[in-house]
Amino acid sequence: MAQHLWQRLTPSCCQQGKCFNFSHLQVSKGNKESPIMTFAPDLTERLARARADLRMGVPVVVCDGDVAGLVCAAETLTAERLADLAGMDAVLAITNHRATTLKVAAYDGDLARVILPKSADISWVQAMADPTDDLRSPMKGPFKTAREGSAVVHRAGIALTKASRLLPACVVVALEDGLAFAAQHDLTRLDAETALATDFSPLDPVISAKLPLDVSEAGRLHIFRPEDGGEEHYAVEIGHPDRAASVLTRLHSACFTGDLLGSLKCDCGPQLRGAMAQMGAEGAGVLLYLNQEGRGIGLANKMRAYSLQDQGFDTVEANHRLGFADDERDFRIGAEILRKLGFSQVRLLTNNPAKVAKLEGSGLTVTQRVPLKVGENSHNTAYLATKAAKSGHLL
Ligand SMILES: Nc1nc2c(ncn2[C@@H]2O[C@H](COP(=O)(O)OP(=O)(O)OP(=O)(O)O)[C@@H](O)[C@H]2O)c(=O)[nH]1
Ligand SMILES: [Zn+2]
Repeated sequence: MAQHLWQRLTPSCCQQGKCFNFSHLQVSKGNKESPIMTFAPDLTERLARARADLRMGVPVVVCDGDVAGLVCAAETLTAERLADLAGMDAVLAITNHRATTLKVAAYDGDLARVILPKSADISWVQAMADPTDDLRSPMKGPFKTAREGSAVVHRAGIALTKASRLLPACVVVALEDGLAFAAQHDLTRLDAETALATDFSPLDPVISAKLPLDVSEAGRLHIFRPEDGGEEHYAVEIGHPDRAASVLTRLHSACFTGDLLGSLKCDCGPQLRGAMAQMGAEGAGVLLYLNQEGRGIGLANKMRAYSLQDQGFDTVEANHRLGFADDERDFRIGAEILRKLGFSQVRLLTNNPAKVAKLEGSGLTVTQRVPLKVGENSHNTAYLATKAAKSGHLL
């Protein structure tokens, strides 16, 4: 018997009226005459949509129980949209790292909610978020910060801006009815819990094909795609590694400037080529090319960090002045790809003990750390020394 369209498109849990899945909720609220179908985005899809909206400068509505806020990324907020917020109580949420630089008290621990002064215009918002001109024209306080009420929506806003690879700062305005506001202005709405979830998004293998390389003719490239709409990551398999043995492995974080342009500011390019050459010489290995540019802050923010380094700050100070932690990468991605490829033990090419610890924390066995010391030059000596002094890298 032909199924009614509602039945074909509605999860069976919802058809039975037993569904507690938020992503199916709209379906179960629909009725057979006017069903709202599963075409509606689920939580993960809403999250991806929120990231894309913020990158374009479109605000999103974030809800935490009865509390709701309109979240605008500071970096992409326009003067027109800021003008529309006039008369509403707006705060600028910044991370504790950025707050320290601006000498703002971070009463919420990991963040501060700076009350927008009446005179605040778009250049004030951008200068608070972006440290590029901190030295030339320091931001003048005193800054008033919010201490009462919940900071959950603000924390979620900062997490969203980071995930969007924008500066980690957002303007937030409290809303009485987040649902109605989102519907009225056609804005993406999501729960703070979803934005703050640290769950790992599953990665799906997309395709793999032979790729003869100069280091080994027996090369193969695998593409993995995260289900949360994030960036794809790649695995280069060299030779025919024995899945039962410990494989020579490199977790390489993308560095457009070093890997592609031959930048002398870091050691990434020589490390990439050195690791592949070693795998080719041994006849087997796996190089993961993880799209976590700039230790997870994205290329634009890395270049902001470079511009701060031009002003005399080191690589860690630059990240902090921007509002980021030293390292924003998630190494569970690497562990997951290795597992999907059938590897459980690795000999890891790295000088970074934190990488070893994080991989082991994700359930892989690191049987050996293999040092990878190549590419030091007069431009990156100080950078490598800072990583050794502040980030625990082994010289
Ligand atoms: N934010 C930021 N990222 C940088 C900077 N220089 C290089 N990177 C990024 O750092 C990542 C490479 O990290 P490294 O710390 O060199 O290496 P590691 O992967 O932690 O350790 P190794 O395995 O020993 O190489 C790449 O994503 C680069 O784009 C910088 O000054 N600031
Ligand atoms: Zn680099």
